[in-house]
Amino acid sequence: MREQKINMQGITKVYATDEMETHALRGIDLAIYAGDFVSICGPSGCGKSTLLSLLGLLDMPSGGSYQIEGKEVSGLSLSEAAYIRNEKIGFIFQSFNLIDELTVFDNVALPLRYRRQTVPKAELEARVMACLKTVDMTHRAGHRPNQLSGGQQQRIAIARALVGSPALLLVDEPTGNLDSRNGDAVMDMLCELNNNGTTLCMVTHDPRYADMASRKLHLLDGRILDADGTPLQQTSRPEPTIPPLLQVAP
Ligand SMILES: Nc1ncnc2c1ncn2[C@@H]1O[C@H](COP(=O)(O)OP(=O)(O)OP(=O)(O)O)[C@@H](O)[C@H]1O
Repeated sequence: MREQKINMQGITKVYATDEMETHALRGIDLAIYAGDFVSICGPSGCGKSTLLSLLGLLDMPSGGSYQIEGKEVSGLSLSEAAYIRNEKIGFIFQSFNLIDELTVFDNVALPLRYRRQTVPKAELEARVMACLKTVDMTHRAGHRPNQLSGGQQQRIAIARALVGSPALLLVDEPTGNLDSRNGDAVMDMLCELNNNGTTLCMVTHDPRYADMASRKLHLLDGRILDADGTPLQQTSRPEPTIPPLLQVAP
């Protein structure tokens, strides 16, 4: 049986301000197994980024249970969440998020340098260079990100996401800043990583890229829809009768 990497049960997220509450996620049940490639799509405002930020422990849910490799992580302190995030999650963002002051090598090495347990220098170098080889960028190890094209920068970002051998790679609109040729190349690379066993969860607006995943999830109004377009699971909370964005806190 394949190892369960991620298990969310009844996950909710409410953003509250003085004036109103927004129910961004309304009871998400989601299991991701080793080797899965899950794509998440849906209209603007349906909760894709919120779900990705909860999966990546960048934010905490308002309710429900979230386990990474069997460990409950909802409700962790910020520092514990940061530690688990660095150990278990790799991120690939639309905007690459590389640091121009650092070389390509040092950008890729960052997740290992923030480990609680120091990674020995020789191991760190070997892992960084192996990841740069995976994305065919070893010859650029000494360059700065701003000396590279967008497609090359995204390949460096992929290497950085891989270097910590994460349980899950979270990918947010990976081709959003790329032309179609570089976008296709990045997607081919992600598919190849998945074929080699990497577990991926990707948000995309592009139906062509969403179709490359082995499982496609559609979000609408904070819920996962099934293939017929109906909500996949029921939450214990009754349906709100007014649109979520108009709900006003008491
Ligand atoms: N920090 C926040 N404070 C208040 N409301 C928020 C916050 N972040 C998101 N929201 C609201 O939560 C809902 C879901 O937003 P989210 O960004 O997850 O949607 P999305 O599907 O990623 O949208 P897009 O495709 O436009 O990026 C939206 O109604 C949004 O306005």
